[in-house]
Amino acid sequence: MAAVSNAPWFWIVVVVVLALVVALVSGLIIARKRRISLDSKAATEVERKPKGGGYQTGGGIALAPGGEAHPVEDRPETDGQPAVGDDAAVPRDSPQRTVVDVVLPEAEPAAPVEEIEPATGRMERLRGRLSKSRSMFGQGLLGLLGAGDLDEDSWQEVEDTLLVADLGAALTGEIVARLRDELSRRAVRTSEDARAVLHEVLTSTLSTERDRAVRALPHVVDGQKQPAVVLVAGVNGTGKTTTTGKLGRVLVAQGNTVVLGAADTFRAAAADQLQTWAERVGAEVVRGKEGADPAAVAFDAVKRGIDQSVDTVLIDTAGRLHTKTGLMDELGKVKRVVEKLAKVDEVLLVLDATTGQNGLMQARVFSEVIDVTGIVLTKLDGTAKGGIVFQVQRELGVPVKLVGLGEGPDDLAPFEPGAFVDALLG
Ligand SMILES: Nc1nc2c(ncn2[C@@H]2O[C@H](COP(=O)(O)OP(=O)(O)OP(=O)(O)O)[C@@H](O)[C@H]2O)c(=O)[nH]1
Repeated sequence: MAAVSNAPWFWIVVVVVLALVVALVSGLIIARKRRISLDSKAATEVERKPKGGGYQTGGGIALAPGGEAHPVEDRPETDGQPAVGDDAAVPRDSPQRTVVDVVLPEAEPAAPVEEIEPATGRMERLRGRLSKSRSMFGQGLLGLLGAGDLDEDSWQEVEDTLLVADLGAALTGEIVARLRDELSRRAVRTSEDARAVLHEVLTSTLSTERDRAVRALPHVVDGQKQPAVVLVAGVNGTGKTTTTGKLGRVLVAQGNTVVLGAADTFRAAAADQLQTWAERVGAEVVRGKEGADPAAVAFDAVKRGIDQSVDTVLIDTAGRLHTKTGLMDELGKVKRVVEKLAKVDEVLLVLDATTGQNGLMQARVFSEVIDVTGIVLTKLDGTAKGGIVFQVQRELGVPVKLVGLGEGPDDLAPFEPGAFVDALLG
């Protein structure tokens, strides 16, 4: 043993073994120290996590809910952003969001307070309201004409029927002559053919070159929007206020803004009535004190309409008797005063169809004072004398533009000769 320990290679082996042991022990100590520092860093990160969880993708731990993963294309939205229940992070393969200009919607006109029936097709919808007139034209007249060859007595009956229906002597004579001519020329034998001839003759009698459109839409004057101004005139109780309200509804339903002028200061209730109509569709009313100058109220209404840049100003005037000359003058004054601000685009004369020939007399007087541009024939639902339409138009040379077919808010229809005659004949 002494000999081995004295050998130099022995001490070399001892030194190498000791060096290896020292290296191994110090390596182990350093490795342990590193592991502890990594763990403590992870602990610090956990503490920084928000309270609700919220794992970071960089955290290296992916938590997935049980069940199937949500593929991107399953989401309701397509921009790759997370939906409720998705992973908080956007999947790498989802399409990139781009910058998008968002156009804010324009402010829309105030929605009508009530639902309003569309104006188109109202004549068809309301044709049943002409049932009284239909019994006269459809049954009476067609019954006679469809019976084949007519003798003189039968032609006399045709004439009488037209007169009773308020077509007046001149128009009745004209229509009977045309019917006689057409029926024999076309050798009409069946009731269907007779109906077709009657339809044609009546419709062409109602035709006019003049436009039936109500001029109630705004226009531009000197580069500025100008509201249309509509005057509604007529004798007491014909239905002026009601017609003004109904027309306001039609305009609002078509997206127009409307000011109603209560220039009927004669009857206090008329302004209240108009206010109720306006409130129902969200329109504005301009009214004066009871007994105020109607021209001043009409002026204020038009001024308000211009200032607020509305589309239409409808002015309800007082129901005045044509025998009172002063009151008729007043109507002329209303128009003149309003025209200091804006042109009056439409003067609607409201006539009550049930008053027959009296309505015609009123129409004549009104048209002498004021330039009537359109007729509104109301209460056609309550009369068998629908023939007044023919006469009024012929007498005045002014087109019937609207017809009132009931007391309901949407019972005002545009006048269309073909549809009207169709409803009359049933
Ligand atoms: N059946 C029916 N009634 C109507 C029609 N139009 C209006 N009326 C009714 O007729 C009556 C008179 O209507 P108003 O609008 O007040 O008449 P007005 O011409 O303004 O009357 P004043 O303000 O007195 O001049 C009311 O009861 C209306 O409901 C219609 O087409 N058919």
